[in-house]
Amino acid sequence: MNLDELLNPKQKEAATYLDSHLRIIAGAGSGKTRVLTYRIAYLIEEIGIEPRHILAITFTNKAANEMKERVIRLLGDYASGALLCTIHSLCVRILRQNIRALNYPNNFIIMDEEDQKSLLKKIFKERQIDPKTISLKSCINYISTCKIGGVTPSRAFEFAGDFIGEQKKAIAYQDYEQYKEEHFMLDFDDLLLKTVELFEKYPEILERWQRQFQFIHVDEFQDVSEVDYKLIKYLSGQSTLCVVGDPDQTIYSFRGSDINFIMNFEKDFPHTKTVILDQNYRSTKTILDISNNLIRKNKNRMEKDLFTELEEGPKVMHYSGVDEEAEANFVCDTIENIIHTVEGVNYHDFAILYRANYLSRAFEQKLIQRQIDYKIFGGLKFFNRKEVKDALSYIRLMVNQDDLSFERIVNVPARGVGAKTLEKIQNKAIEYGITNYEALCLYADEIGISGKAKKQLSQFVTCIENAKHSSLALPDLFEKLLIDLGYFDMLRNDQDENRIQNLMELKNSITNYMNTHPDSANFESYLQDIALYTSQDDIFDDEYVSLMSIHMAKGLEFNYVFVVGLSEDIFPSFRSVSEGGDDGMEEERRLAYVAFTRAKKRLYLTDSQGFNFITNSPKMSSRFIDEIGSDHVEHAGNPSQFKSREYLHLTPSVDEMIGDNEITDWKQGDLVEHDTFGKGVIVKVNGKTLDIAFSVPYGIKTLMAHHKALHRLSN
Ligand SMILES: Nc1ncnc2c1ncn2[C@@H]1O[C@H](COP(=O)(O)OP(=O)(O)OP(=O)(O)O)[C@@H](O)[C@H]1O
Repeated sequence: MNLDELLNPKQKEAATYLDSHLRIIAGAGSGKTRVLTYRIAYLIEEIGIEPRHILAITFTNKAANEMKERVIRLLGDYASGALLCTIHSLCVRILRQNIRALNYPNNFIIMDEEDQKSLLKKIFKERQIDPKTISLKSCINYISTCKIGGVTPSRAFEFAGDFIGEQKKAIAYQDYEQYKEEHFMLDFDDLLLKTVELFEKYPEILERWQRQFQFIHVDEFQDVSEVDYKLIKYLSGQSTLCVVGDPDQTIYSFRGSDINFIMNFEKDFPHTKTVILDQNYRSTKTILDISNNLIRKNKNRMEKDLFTELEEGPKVMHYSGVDEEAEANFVCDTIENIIHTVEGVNYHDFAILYRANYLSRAFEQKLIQRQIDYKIFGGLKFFNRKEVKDALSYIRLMVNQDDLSFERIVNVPARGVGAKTLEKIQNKAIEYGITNYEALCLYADEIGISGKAKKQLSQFVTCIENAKHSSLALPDLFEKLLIDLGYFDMLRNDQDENRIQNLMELKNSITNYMNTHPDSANFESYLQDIALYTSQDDIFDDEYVSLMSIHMAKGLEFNYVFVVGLSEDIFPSFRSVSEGGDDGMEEERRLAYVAFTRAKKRLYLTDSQGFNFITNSPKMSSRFIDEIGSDHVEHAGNPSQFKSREYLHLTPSVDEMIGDNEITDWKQGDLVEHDTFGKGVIVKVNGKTLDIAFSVPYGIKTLMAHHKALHRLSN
């Protein structure tokens, strides 16, 4: 193994330095996986360390397996004795050997989230806690937060004070812990916490593990949490610790990772050597330059500019579409154009990355129309997502009263309809040769539904019937139906933000359909229109475009990358910034940095104008488009004149505020200001009138194009 040929000088230094603890600050694409792999190989082959004394902790099982395969390929099966795994797997291994000391059997049961929910369901029933007031998911989060924060159930009671809701959660927490202990069960948090407890109570056990792992490596160190860090500190008591990470790629703060562990590492581990890997082997110079420009805007970071010896490469393209359809068209046109003109390029060279999962919808529809295969990583295709299917079933039930839709949603949210009641409804439907829904409407008394279910099913029928005869516009009717049926409340109770976003995106799809079919839009034709998308199965071919959230894309690389949905408030996310302040904004910027640095050859940044129902505001290009600078960027499409930062923080200039009631050339996507409704965006031009989307509470309004109250903000 000639490291001089395989690694650059800094990489080699990082792979071979053994004199003290080592912190490797590895920029994106600078070969950290390569360095870790060769370091392990070097320890075994050149230094003669027995593999079982080597530990490498990775962020995912996938990363552990890949690294292991690479080491075995280099050194053969002998190297498989090194332990490469996630921190949870490591804890399971330690606990299986030593948990008897804590009076647990070695074959303790590990609980996943489904097990946690089942246990809480049981506890809620026993304690008469209504899951509508405290959702299972929020209770799981509460318990986890208490445990990680060292708050015992009795302390939780004290904190709850007179608040009934908090008291109930504390009771559930107490019962949950008690049940687990009695049944020797451990949840994921316990795996870490019990290991810490074991080490704190039994120094001799800790010492044994410290002696075992003489060389410890931790990958993705920028994303370790406080408990992870505590464990790593304990374990590394007698070893040489090597941590690898990139503070600029910390993107899991919402799950407890803390950038400061890598930033302040030398305070806890004096005499640490730091090696900075700043040569990038992945991206063109242009892509690196704009990524560097962006991340330099962050204050809490370690100064490092990546460089590359690769070619300059073409400019990064920013495309702004008049609407999502235009944005999706641009992405598909570009993919097809490259496929047809560049030799050797295949669909798997392309990735479409987005900040939030709901954003995949417009791109999926367009890819299906264009017959381009795609695969969603880390989730389901948009129209296969549970809440989207449920919502469409409600619409279908309204339009067709079909039995499949009825069966799917008659008890969602729960209306006390069990298998028996459903069977009674079905039998009645067969008896009269009608649909289940009709049977319920016409023969509720004959069917013999009683109690809670009777009342709730009657409300259910009323909602559907009212919706059938409503004069509301389709998107508003869709939203009202889900509100009246209690569907949104159910998701809110579950704190399921992603599902709510998906439903608002479905509303957006209905709005787009209405705008493109102004004369013929109804739910029947909408359902027919989207039938093509709702019946899509997963493909099993290798030739597909990859679609995924940026969090999923961490560690991956693609020749051609589209970062889509780059609108202010979507990315950076309004929620993260409003909740996290400056830190939140810095994390969003790191996320954009991770996204941009996935690209090897070409990077496309896209956004669209129009109205966003999730943020309830007109869309503007993201500030990140400004922050990457203008030198290496070419703008195309219909870039908004009005810069995002000005939009957010400055009032318009006097010139912009002067109304021009002679304006005749209004276009879809133009930004306007109305004296009463405030800022808005034109979603449709209908000759003398304009449909304009304003922020809540106003929504879409149709206004006279020449009215003096209307002012133009952009061309
Ligand atoms: N010294 C080198 N010579 C040639 N290619 C290299 C060298 N170091 C790394 N590479 C290549 O650069 C690419 C990026 O390396 P790797 O995936 O290890 O980066 P990384 O630091 O883990 O990236 P990120 O943190 O962005 O996920 C890989 O294709 C790798 O083979």
